[in-house]
Amino acid sequence: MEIRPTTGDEFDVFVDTTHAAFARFPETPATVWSALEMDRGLFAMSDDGRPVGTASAHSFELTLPGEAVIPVSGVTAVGVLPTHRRRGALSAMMLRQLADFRARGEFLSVLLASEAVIYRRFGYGPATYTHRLTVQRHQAAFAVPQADGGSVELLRRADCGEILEEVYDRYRRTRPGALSRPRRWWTAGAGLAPISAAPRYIAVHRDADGVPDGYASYSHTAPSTLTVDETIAADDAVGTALARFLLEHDLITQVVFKHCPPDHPLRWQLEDFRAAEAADDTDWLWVRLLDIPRALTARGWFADGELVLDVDDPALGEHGRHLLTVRDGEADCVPTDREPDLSLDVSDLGSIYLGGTAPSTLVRAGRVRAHRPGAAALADALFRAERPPHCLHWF
Ligand SMILES: CC(=O)SCCNC(=O)CCNC(=O)[C@H](O)C(C)(C)COP(=O)(O)OP(=O)(O)OC[C@H]1O[C@@H](n2cnc3c(N)ncnc32)[C@H](O)[C@@H]1OP(=O)(O)O
Repeated sequence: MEIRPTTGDEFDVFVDTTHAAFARFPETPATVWSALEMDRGLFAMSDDGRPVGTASAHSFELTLPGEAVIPVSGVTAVGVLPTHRRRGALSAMMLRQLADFRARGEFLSVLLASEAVIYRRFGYGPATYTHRLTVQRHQAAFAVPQADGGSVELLRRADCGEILEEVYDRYRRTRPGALSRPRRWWTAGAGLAPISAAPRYIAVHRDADGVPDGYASYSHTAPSTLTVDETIAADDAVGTALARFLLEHDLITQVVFKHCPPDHPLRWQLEDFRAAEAADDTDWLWVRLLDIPRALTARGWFADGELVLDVDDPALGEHGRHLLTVRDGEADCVPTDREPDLSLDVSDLGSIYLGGTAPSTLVRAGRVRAHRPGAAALADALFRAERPPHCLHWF
């Protein structure tokens, strides 16, 4: 099956083929597709010269533990027509993409998976997690005092100018797992609210000097329910001030906070821990290492130690043994023939890389093999991030 890049004038065919692969008619707003970079698209072509599969990639920046910001390709729009499935079209496109990403000099790739059984075979592992918190207002008394000297202003989405973009950009540079939202996404309104121009109320938090340092994007959905698309906050005090604001709405019985990170403090701030119910706990960003030494030396580290990782990469037909040495927050990674501490698949290294999945969990699950007592605990201590990684960008 031939795989070839798309050209700028094939936008409509690309979108039409992807729609057919997902069995959707073009109800997806055109603005979502306007974020595509057509020079990064691929077609899988049938023998009679028709496009039967699509894949593309967005250019993002990803924040690693230690606030290192690196370029990554975000895989998207992957689909194969139902008439041409299980003949290797996806595999051919994925392998082509991985080679293209390396040729761009990138050492990491990311994606959001439609199904969790598709992408491990190509070396991707789930690396960040998200859940929804639903809070019953009548139980939502705070147990902690208000500790905020700022203010909240209520705006309509259409009146926000560049406030959201600026606040998001400052936030994402400090949060491991967060992706950039390129400027043209905001200007084109490409994506989900609040990037899109969809009608939303926006609670903008300002610090004591009036500078915006957080926002919450929300709408009134089911009867008596406020649904919050996302809360972006410079720090916990700002996040808490926005949560209080949302929970103080009259005529509302419950507030649904979408896209909460694993370390969301809200349940611990309420008198009634059970007032906030967690649901939809799911994987979000999947990570794929393309160059293990470069990836391991790029992130920040928060404990010292030495670990030998024996990593298998069946998709690329590669295998390597790496000595990772961390001293004072910096890592060195060199080939070694020393006995390994851990043996693992590159997809599992992707899962632990951002610090959101404990290596010991994967050892206990039987996915990662620990060769000596204490190896898993040392790996846990080494790979931990300053806080759990979180990504709420949809692409
Ligand atoms: C990042 C994103 O864009 S996520 C969106 C992914 N796209 C979708 O979910 C749209 C609907 N599905 C599809 O278009 C197709 O089924 C795809 C793209 C998932 C798979 O395309 P195909 O060309 O059929 O995959 P391909 O033939 O290369 O399969 C490779 C292997 O993956 C397996 N596989 C592929 N899709 C699936 C799946 N959905 N569930 C389980 N196994 C799968 C195949 O069985 C095959 O296994 P094998 O190597 O052991 O034989």
